[in-house]
Amino acid sequence: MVVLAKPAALEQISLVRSPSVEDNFGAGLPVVDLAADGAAGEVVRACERFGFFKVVSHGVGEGVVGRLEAEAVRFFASPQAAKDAHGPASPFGYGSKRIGRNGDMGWLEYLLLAIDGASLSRSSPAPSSSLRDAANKYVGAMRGMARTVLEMVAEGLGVAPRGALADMVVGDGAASDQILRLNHYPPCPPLLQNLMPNCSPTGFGEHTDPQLISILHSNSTSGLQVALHHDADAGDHQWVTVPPDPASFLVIVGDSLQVMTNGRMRSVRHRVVANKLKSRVSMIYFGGPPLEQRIAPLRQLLVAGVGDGEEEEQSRYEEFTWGEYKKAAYLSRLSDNGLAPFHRQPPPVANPLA
Ligand SMILES: C=C1C[C@]23C[C@@]1(O)CC[C@H]2[C@@]12CC[C@H](O)[C@@](C)(C(=O)O1)[C@H]2[C@@H]3C(=O)O
Ligand SMILES: O=C(O)CCC(=O)C(=O)O
Ligand SMILES: [Fe+2]
Repeated sequence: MVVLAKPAALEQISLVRSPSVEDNFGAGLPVVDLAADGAAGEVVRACERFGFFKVVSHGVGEGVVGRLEAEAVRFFASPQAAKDAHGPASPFGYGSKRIGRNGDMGWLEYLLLAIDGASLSRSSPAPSSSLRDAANKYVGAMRGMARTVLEMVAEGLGVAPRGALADMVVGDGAASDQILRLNHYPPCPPLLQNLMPNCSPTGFGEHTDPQLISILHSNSTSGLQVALHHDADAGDHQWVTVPPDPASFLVIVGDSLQVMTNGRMRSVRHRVVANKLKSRVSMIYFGGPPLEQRIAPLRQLLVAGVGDGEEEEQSRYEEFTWGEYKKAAYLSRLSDNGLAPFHRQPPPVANPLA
């Protein structure tokens, strides 16, 4: 990616207000120590309240992360023509500025890699064998963390078997739909800083992730913001900056997990604002189920606590498969609410005067 873009390219990337210091998470950032007693309850609480949390004591070796990050940096620093040889992303491969196929633009370049089972898919080749090897080790670690977290979600919600959710994403037999994404956000261009000191270009526009969970790692450059809901029903939210911490990971609830928990867990809207001075490099594992997987609330959640003669909780969503949802999501703009067309209308309230 050429860092000094022509003004024509800049005009297409929306400008957002730089976050002020008060918009930073203080001690309120949800953090879960995966090795601690009671971690499952903490995971559920964080997913219900915030839709994301920071993971510490994750057991992923520094070397596994450092090696893939070094490969990503090496790839993004290679000549433009070498990178373009792996693009344009459709959806897999190298992409620059264009996100998806529906007109979304961001101040970033990226590499999207398909995962087949426990390693990168041979059908979307990595740029080099060293990057592929590093990515395969990283994917193994992310699959392990996805299993731990999804098992904790099931345990914390009282759903059995423990692997009900994890098996959809990292089960042995399932042809699940996993993706690895490497993102590079160059610093905000000096031209823009001079013209508009209070603005930063959007690195990655606001969106929710469509899968069950995403696991994000970044270097020490800030930029990620999440939407915190004060009154979710009123759509009232505030953007808050998540401080970067290369020693940890962030787990993000996706739309599919929101539906499977009948809205108890919420897919969190997030975005990236390009940093003024430093490059941000992030690596995200997206855990989705097989295409034919039915995405519907887990039955045990609908009947939990229902007494004799009482009606079970109704699904808040129309039924769909992951394949159907993914197709709809990929036809939509980044900021669209992918779940909106699938929300069930509440049953009409009987008119007592009729
Ligand atoms: C604009 C788009 C990019 C995206 C596909 C979509 O049409 C809407 C969802 C986007 C998203 C967000 C999370 C992940 O980064 C991603 C790979 C995914 O599964 O859904 C991207 C898609 C993409 O960049 O192709
Ligand atoms: O790069 C980041 O920090 C976040 C990117 C993201 O949200 C995504 O790729 O879906
Ligand atoms: Fe995302």
